[in-house]
Amino acid sequence: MDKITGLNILLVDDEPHILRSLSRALRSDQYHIHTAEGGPAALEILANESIDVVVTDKNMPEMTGNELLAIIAEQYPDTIRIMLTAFTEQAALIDAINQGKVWGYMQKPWDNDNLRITIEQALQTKMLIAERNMLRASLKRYKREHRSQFQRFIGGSLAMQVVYKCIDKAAPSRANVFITGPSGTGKELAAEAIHNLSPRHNNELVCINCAAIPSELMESEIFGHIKGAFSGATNNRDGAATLADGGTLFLDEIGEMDMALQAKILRFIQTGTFQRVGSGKVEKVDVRFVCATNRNPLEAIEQQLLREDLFYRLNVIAIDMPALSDRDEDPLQIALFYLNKFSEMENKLFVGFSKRAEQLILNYAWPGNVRQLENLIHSAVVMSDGPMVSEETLMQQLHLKPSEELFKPKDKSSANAIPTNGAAPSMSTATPDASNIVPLSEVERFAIEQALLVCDDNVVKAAGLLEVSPSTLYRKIQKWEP
Ligand SMILES: Nc1ncnc2c1ncn2[C@@H]1O[C@H](COP(=O)(O)OP(=O)(O)OP(=O)(O)O)[C@@H](O)[C@H]1O
Repeated sequence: MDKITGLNILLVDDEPHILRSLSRALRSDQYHIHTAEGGPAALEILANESIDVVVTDKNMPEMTGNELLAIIAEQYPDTIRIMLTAFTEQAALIDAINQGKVWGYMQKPWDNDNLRITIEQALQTKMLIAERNMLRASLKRYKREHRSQFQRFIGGSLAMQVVYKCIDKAAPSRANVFITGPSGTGKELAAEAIHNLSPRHNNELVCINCAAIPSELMESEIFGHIKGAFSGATNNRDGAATLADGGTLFLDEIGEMDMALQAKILRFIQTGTFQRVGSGKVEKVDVRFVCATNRNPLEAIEQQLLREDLFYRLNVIAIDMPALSDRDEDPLQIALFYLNKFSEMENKLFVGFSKRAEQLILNYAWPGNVRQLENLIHSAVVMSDGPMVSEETLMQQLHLKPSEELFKPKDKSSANAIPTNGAAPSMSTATPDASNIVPLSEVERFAIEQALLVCDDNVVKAAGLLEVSPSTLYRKIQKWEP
């Protein structure tokens, strides 16, 4: 362990020559030595200095060492207290130790090496106790911050903690958000959470699914039209841009939008202005944009499905939704949530899953992600009688052949448990630019939190994984304290 330096030691004795020789014995760069010729003088120093260790004689005329240490124990409980005693005073000393007033003692005449070792050990102990307390407080706070539900999301996995933090940070700002991730991972839910947590939440969140609307109708859907703009336009109609004024416009599957319309959207984002189909009038609105795609945006740009300039306009904050199979125990948590929901909806009684059904839910790859899991639980509730959902029901619904692999307990330290790509807040497929660079301190904290979780809060093991010493890890965690 490192040598402790810069510490204050207070020596108390009514005999000046003892104080002098104690001071000489302890003189080093490590300590600042203070001396007091009695209890009252010692208390005065304690009131003005932050003293780490007090070494006091036992028999002093104005105040005994026991009395002084009792006051120090009461007023400065973190100060290490050491008593100097004669060999004949053992009974009084044991009494003081039992009452918790002293950490250790030295017999007179003392041995200088022993004195230094006693003080060094006392200080090391004090440091360890302080570190342990700090660490406990940090872990408590860390667990408090760990959320198993967030807005309409269910799931406490590390991968989702990153998403929750990112949404927390993005929501209050005006910045556009680009959400990526496979189908059914909750991109729309993320858009909804961003809107709900934003100052715009009292206005509309308007969702447009660019894949679901024929391209010839899309412009009118977004910008609205005037009567007679095209055959069938029998009335003036507001588009999403007008409805989302003061709120949020969510463009889902942006990669499916016609390229010519993407150019108009880009102009709309840049200027906040647009024209309804068939109208020459320019209208201005205040809209925040959130977009999503389950394509890789860079590949979509290469395939000329997504305009590069539009992507960079929208990709101010990037959120990458993890596949369900990358979310530790979330599949089971989500399955239980939907089991409750659909039991109630279908008026049936289900209390849970068989052990093997639970294992199956945790092991299955979920290519359709949360949507697939949600649908599976709904059909399981409809098709079976309860009160437990069996593995056979799930296998049947999933068209799976029996395989023992599906029922094996999952290894907690598997790649699924920790995203090994160093994923930290807003680290994603997004092309790096200044806005999605994460401060180094956050990346470091994220890595530490992952390691602690994987190691069940065992700091020594976590330090091993992180390839730092446990004391380095303790120090870093302490720094998180406000
Ligand atoms: N973490 C979650 N907890 C509970 N339900 C979730 C979660 N994530 C998604 N869902 C549910 O899964 C379904 C699919 O979610 P959503 O539509 O947001 O996914 P998506 O990524 O936008 O899908 P797509 O790419 O196909 O549009 C919805 O019913 C949603 O409520």
